[in-house]
Amino acid sequence: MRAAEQSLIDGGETVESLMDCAGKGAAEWVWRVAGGRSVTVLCGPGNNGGDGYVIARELLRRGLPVSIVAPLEPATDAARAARAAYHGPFAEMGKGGVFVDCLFGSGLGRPLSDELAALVCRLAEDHATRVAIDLPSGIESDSGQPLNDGLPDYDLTISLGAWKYAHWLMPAMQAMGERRLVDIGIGRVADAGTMIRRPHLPTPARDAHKYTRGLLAIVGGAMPGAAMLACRAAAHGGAGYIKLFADHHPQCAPDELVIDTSPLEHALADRRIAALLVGPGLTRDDAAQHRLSAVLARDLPTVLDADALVLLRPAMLAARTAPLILTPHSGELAQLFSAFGIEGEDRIGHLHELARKSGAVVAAKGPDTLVAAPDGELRIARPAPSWLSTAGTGDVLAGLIASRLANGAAPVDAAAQAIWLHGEAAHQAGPVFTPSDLVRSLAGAYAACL
Ligand SMILES: NC(=O)C1=CN([C@@H]2O[C@H](COP(=O)(O)OP(=O)(O)OC[C@H]3O[C@@H](n4cnc5c(N)ncnc54)[C@H](O)[C@@H]3O)[C@@H](O)[C@H]2O)[C@H](O)CC1
Repeated sequence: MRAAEQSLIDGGETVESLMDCAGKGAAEWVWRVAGGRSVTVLCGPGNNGGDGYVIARELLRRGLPVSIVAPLEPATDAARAARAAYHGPFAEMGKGGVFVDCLFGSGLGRPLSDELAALVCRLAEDHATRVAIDLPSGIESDSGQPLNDGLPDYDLTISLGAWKYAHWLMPAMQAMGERRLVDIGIGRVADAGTMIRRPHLPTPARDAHKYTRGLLAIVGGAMPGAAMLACRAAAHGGAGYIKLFADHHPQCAPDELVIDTSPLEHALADRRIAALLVGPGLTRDDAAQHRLSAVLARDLPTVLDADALVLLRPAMLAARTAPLILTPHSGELAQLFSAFGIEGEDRIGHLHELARKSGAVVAAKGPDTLVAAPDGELRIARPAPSWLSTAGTGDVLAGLIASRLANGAAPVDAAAQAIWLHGEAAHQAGPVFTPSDLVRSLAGAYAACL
């Protein structure tokens, strides 16, 4: 982000002009939210505080009752200039309509002092609406971790120039309310993550057939229900042919599902298989270990989910060359970090390390889903409905990712496309859906991508 700002400054912009643009853009949002009510702006010492002076000046110019609380003197040239250009009232404390938090933004370097934390909390309590500029004060920009306990929740957070990781990571994300981005002319930030957007998914070609659209083999285990859910989801993910490799013919299989109960090595020898999925319902016994090893030895594009992630060890990947996708939830991710010797608290750094060490795309799923690729690419999902927090939705996602992979998508695209479809299907399924309801919504989600 700083490099992106610097490139604008090298191109003739000044910090002051960027701040002016950022502050005016943020003021437009505060103006709309205020609806004529009084506004209190809390200004800190850095450029986040500088934005606050610009916002206050702009709101004053538009006729709103504004006052500034400034517990610390400006410490940057741009913030000093912004303060000098503000000719409105200052106050020790504020009460009323809108609280605008410009105490600290991306430059936060340590926890707030007790006095500053108490001031932020008091101002948040004493105003009906709370708006954070760039980041809520006390939130660490890269990790999304609060550096203090008991920080307030906000109704709106206005990011300046570009999204920071904290805007899309838990726990920060849930305290930010609505999030909006103010454009100040910063383009794509090198080495930063990109947001997962609605994909464009192709309609099958006129001469398509089931094998050109991709044969996906899902390798089941001792618990048939999970693999069955993955199969049903995969059938809505674009692949042309879904097969289940199982020891027994399960009850209640959909008519269209082909089930191969021949010995696994024999089933896996089919040269038409485009991709494999193993993990849902696999369990963790010796038979499960054997099935996982047989799948990995086949060296085809593969998705590992659930128990396969718990059984995975780095040595099992040594001879592989084909694309691999891992889909851990937070518990499985912790086990993978341990298996791959990755220690510490830096979630994004460690995801990159896991992707690099395993050579796999890692789709780390949860309320803040991230996709990391071995080449360092990072994709960030917008939050999906929290109704997804129910058993079986992970099996649906695994089936979808594998289906996109079998259909020919590059691994990182397969993961991103499936994550978008999964979130969209959850929106369309409404509240309290079951995984089966979610599967039924997939056709509607897919239709939105044509
Ligand atoms: N994105 C853009 O292009 C623009 C963003 N702008 C805004 O600038 C801030 C970042 O500004 P910076 O001066 O680097 O950081 P802060 O304002 O967050 O404050 C840093 C300042 O505060 C001191 N400090 C840090 N933590 C603490 C603490 N816990 N207690 C006391 N003091 C602390 C630190 O030493 C510095 O002196 C960004 O978020 C945007 O809001 C600009 O408008 C330009 C365009």
